[in-house]
Amino acid sequence: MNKIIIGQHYYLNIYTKESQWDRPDKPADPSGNGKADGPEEVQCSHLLVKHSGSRRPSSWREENITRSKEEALDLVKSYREQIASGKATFAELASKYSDCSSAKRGGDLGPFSRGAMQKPFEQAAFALKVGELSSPVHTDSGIHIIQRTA
Ligand SMILES: N=C(N)NCCC[C@H](NC(=O)[C@@H]1CCC/C1=C\[C@H](COP(=O)(O)O)NC(=O)[C@@H](N)Cc1ccccc1)C(N)=O
Repeated sequence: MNKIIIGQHYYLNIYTKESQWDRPDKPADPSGNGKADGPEEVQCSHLLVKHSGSRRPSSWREENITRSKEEALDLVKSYREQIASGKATFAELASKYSDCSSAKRGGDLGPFSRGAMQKPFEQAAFALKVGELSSPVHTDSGIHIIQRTA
């Protein structure tokens, strides 16, 4: 399918939404996954532990967060261990300990595409398979564990 624009023909791949001037040399791939850069959108839950260096060292849990970055990392590692070993579920720990308002939803952030979250968070989230748990991820907000749910 092509459109006429300023007297020029160009070609639009209706699946990947990519356009090009040159006539395509093969039919478009209907699955639209001709792009190799992974999913357009993911859904994740996260557990955020803030520390004194966080951009906003305050949360629903604690008005003034003073723990050190090292203490925050130790906490995140212990939560990750409890989840990975099945001692607790992600939602149980996120709802109790996450310094993000998403704690009220068991850590669920809903679906998001690239460009919404801070880069380190986005990179980690889009690299996860569904169900997978991230290693500790550092952003300006603090230290996160991320679980991809969709
Ligand atoms: N769904 C979106 N697009 N909401 C905007 C995200 C903004 C984005 N946030 C982050 O990158 C980090 C990683 C995940 C949460 C988060 C930070 C903070 C906590 O850190 P703080 O800002 O105190 O430093 N929580 C949030 O933003 C919450 N609204 C996330 C949320 C809560 C409930 C339901 C949905 C989403 C950013 N570009 O700063």
